[in-house]
Amino acid sequence: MTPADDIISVEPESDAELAFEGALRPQSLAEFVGQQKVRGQLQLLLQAASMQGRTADHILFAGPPGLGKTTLAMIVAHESGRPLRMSSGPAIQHAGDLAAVLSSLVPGEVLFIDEIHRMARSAEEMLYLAMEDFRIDIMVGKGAGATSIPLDLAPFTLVGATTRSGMLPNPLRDRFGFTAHLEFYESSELEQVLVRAAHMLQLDIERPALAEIAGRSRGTPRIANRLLRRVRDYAIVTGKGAGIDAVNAALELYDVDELGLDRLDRAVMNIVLNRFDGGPVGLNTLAVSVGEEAETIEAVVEPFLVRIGLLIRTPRGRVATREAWKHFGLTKHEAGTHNQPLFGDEL
Ligand SMILES: Nc1ncnc2c1ncn2[C@@H]1O[C@H](COP(=O)(O)OP(=O)(O)OP(=O)(O)O)[C@@H](O)[C@H]1O
Repeated sequence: MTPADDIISVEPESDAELAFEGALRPQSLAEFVGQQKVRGQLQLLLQAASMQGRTADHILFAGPPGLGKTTLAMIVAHESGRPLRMSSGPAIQHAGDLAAVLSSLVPGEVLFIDEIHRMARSAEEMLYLAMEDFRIDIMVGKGAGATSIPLDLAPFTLVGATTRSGMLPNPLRDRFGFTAHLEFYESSELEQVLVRAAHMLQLDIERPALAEIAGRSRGTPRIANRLLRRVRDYAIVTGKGAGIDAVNAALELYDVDELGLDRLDRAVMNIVLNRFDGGPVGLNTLAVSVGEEAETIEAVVEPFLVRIGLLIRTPRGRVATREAWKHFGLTKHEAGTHNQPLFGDEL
């Protein structure tokens, strides 16, 4: 078993979770918790477009998974009273896939492309023209006889979401009128998200218990909601209610520590601290060592470890901070001495 097999993943884990997420999504900017700056910027952009009776500029949401990019895309459509079409980068593997979507948009429609950095290159090029001029060129035939037929599109607003904005080519990035970088949430904000979720789950849970869950949720609403459901399960099974003891016991069971680090976070830190004596360690070495994709380490694990001050990125690789040594109760080893692994011995 790799350490990644039983982590509390940051992606939706099941259809039931997807349905629950759907029910929990705030419908308006006013209901959306946190990201205050982005909310203000979006509000202005949407209001200006509505006052001028035009489609809003294209919008890019960038940031780690579970921070609300899809939710905000839905809010953009809802607040501007436009229909929403949802697609994703992996589903657009040929320019033809994109042409089919674009040519069927109704005027003013909001097109949401999740994981837009994973779209095929040929489709990206088609998208440049579509975003700028609401027009695409469709290639007909092959070789010397190939011709391109221009096709006018209905005006639309593209909303892209990406966990890796650095992977987007500049011409694509530049065509978004507004790019919002979503930040991890403060605990107090996650507590508000949890109050709403507990209400929807009809879960009678004490406020300090919610605060404890919020503090261990990696700054991420999706994780907060998921941990709440695990605490709910624990409360149901033990019949002892959902207090702070239930939170501590349930989260210990799921290997979520007091900083919110899960097994993959700890596996990464274990490699950096124990195997490389604090680093620097290259991303690919790190990924191979923990049996995960480099993309997952870079987009999901690292941003949080950097944000809480356990890891820094340097041109030579990832380096553990003094805080990291302290948190795990370790010391940089002298020649011939070794620290214990942070968990088990599967590494
Ligand atoms: N600001 C928020 N207020 C309340 N709930 C939120 C907020 N942001 C996210 N959520 C909830 O967290 C869950 C995940 O959000 P969402 O799917 O929008 O994240 P995402 O950034 O699109 O993730 P991914 O990159 O994996 O698609 C949803 O249930 C959503 O309702």
